[in-house]
Amino acid sequence: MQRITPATACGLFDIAATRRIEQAAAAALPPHTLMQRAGLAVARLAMALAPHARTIWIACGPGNNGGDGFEAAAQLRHRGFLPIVTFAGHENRLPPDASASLQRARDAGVIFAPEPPASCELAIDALLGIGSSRPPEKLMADWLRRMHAMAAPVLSVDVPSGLNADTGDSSATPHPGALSPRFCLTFLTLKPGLFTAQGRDAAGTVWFDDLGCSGTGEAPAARLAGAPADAPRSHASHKGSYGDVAVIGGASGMAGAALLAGSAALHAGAGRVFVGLLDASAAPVDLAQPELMMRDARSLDLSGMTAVCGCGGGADIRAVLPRVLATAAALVLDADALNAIAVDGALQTQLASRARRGRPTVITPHPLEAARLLNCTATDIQANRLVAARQLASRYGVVAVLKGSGTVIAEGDSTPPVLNLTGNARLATAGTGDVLAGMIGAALAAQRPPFEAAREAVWRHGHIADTWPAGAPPLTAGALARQAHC
Ligand SMILES: NC(=O)C1=CN([C@@H]2O[C@H](COP(=O)(O)OP(=O)(O)OC[C@H]3O[C@@H](n4cnc5c(N)ncnc54)[C@H](OP(=O)(O)O)[C@@H]3O)[C@@H](O)[C@H]2O)[C@@H](O)CC1
Ligand SMILES: [K+]
Repeated sequence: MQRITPATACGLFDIAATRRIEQAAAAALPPHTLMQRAGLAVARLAMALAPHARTIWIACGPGNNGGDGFEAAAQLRHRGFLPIVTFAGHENRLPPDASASLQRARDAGVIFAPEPPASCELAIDALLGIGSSRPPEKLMADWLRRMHAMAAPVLSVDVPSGLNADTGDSSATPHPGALSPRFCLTFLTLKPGLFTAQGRDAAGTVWFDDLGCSGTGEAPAARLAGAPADAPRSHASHKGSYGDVAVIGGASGMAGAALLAGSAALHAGAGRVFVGLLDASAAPVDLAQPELMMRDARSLDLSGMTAVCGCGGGADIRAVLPRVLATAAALVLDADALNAIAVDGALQTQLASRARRGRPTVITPHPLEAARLLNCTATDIQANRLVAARQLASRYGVVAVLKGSGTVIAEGDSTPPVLNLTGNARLATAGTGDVLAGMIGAALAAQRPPFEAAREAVWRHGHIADTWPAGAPPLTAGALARQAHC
């Protein structure tokens, strides 16, 4: 059993691949073995989470996920615990594995109750797993609500009930104010839906058990890339070794966004950082960061530079985009640049032509910006973030960084997207997106391949938030930018 952390590097497999892996494993083992292993793993984690529990509530559903719950109940009872099982299903319609486990739970003397206990020290959600086919209703929905309203930890078996294991879309996510700390123990494969959209909040801390079935010929649907390696600088390097970044944005009243991106690029290690402001009346120097070289956005020669374009650009960014798209050696497009491109077919054609000319581009939309670029709604984007990121990447010939909980980094169709596990709600403050764009710009300027540049910067950006001291003042975008070297 393995705890998944931001340092974990491994493949993520969709439901179809997981089913094939399960079938192959089940065929090679004596009947009911996998479910017995799964139940034992649940019981072990339950005992670790609540070693002194007097009451453990196990809510079991109508399929094999419920079977894992019965099996865990039997194992816990054998170890002296008093699990109380509530069952939302029909005994005579259970699949064979689950039916055998129900019998084992009965034989072990597990208590079956019609109603959940009034309180417990641990709740185990074994209602629905990868067979969830519609939103939980009535009894199941009521039990899930009760579970998440308790202060006791919730341990989800395989997948939080109601969560789509492929996409992280969920109709049953506990509301943000829910009290219970959450854990999920998932089996055979790690599933992408646990790590993006509503998956992070619903699953909480994820544990993985391969049930002794390691190794698979299946292609991953996505992957966790783990922590980026440190890139030591050679002693004989100089500022030219790390490239030039030109931030282009900062229309009237929005210079701060461009300065934040510039600061982030600087602290992330760019050799030189120019800030081309669209506001002609802006101050000629940033006294707080005199290293930033202020220029008029229209005068910068971008042919040897990485441009970071869009931060605080407002509607004025439209006028400079044709030249930026045509001339920037490498490019990060954010915010208002993306909004301008979304409504302009000529700019879209220009963007797509960059890939053909061998000029790398990274785009960093949040879901609404992504929706504008794909001509759909933000709800559509969130319903399948992996697919959306891939579509953005292939339609525009770019590396797409789809921001949000479980940021997705995608390029083309040949490479599985990466899901990023760093970051937290501390990043939900103005300007953090500008900082990310600057960090990616610095990595591109240092000649990192665009996909690696994007995923490494995204990881580091989130890592700063994850390691921000608990008692420290709130993380601001300015402070985030100054930590961009981390
Ligand atoms: N076999 C093994 O050895 C192993 C199995 N494993 C475990 O099996 C799990 C997959 O089992 P599964 O395929 O039976 O699917 P599961 O998630 O239990 O649900 C299917 C049932 O729920 C029903 N249903 C669906 N949605 C519903 C709703 N909203 N409200 C009400 N009902 C709803 C659905 O009904 P239907 O849609 O057919 O009407 C069907 O009856 C997997 O996640 C893992 O935990 C692993 O431990 C490995 C070893
Ligand atoms: K579950």
